[in-house]
Amino acid sequence: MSLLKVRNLRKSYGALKVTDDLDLTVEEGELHAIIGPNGAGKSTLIAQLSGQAGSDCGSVRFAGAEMMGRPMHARVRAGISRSFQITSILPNFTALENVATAVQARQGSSFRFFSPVAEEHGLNDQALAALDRVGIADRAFFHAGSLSHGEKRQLELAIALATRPRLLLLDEPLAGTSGAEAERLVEVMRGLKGDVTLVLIEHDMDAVFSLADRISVLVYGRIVATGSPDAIRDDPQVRAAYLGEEEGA
Ligand SMILES: Nc1ncnc2c1ncn2[C@@H]1O[C@H](COP(=O)(O)OP(=O)(O)OP(=O)(O)O)[C@@H](O)[C@H]1O
Repeated sequence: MSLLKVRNLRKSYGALKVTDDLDLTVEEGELHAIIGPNGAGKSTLIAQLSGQAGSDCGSVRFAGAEMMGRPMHARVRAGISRSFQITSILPNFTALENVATAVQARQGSSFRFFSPVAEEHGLNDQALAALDRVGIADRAFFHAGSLSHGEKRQLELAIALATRPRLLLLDEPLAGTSGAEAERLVEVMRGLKGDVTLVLIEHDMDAVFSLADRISVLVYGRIVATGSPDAIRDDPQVRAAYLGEEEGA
């Protein structure tokens, strides 16, 4: 079943059409990567899907329900979550507090039937489970500011996962990492596959081609090709528009 169906999505900044009649279908359970040259509109698309940025027109249907016009917190409740950049991590709070705070902020009043103590336990349990999921449960009581860059990236993932999304949008989760840190994050994402549907934007092509079930190529605000990693690698239009440019870089 298609979990996400985007049709004719548009967004302009002045005269610049950043998302231009974009169509995208994401199947339940898949890891769907979106690649494209710098400035193609990838981050803007993630912001539009999460509700962080508005759209001029089009349709975003998630699990059969129309998301257009719904704010970010309503989309989180519906099951769409996105990762946030390290800048949103609170350095003087522990990793656990960072995740618990994010859960509380995004779930809003959904804990209102619980007592404050039960609420705190519920939040902490949920936060610990998310930290465990990304492999940094042993850092739960460390200040977030003291974590390594890679661990901060894992913490971002935990924050996004803690709301138990059905669709997780990841915007460059490997940015600024290399070597063992990048490999660890790739394995964390591999471990999430199947449990949560993932839309991944990532410049690291080795990671994209090893992780993705399907890849869509975004050029000037439009999806020009969608297919398996092998099909995308062999697509002449894609090679010309994107991969060729990478190889030549
Ligand atoms: N808030 C904004 N106001 C005006 N223009 C913007 C804004 N945000 C993005 N843009 C422009 O929209 C275009 C697409 O930007 P976007 O960041 O979505 O691309 P991207 O594919 O994620 O790029 P990159 O791979 O370099 O991160 C760029 O030309 C960018 O300058």
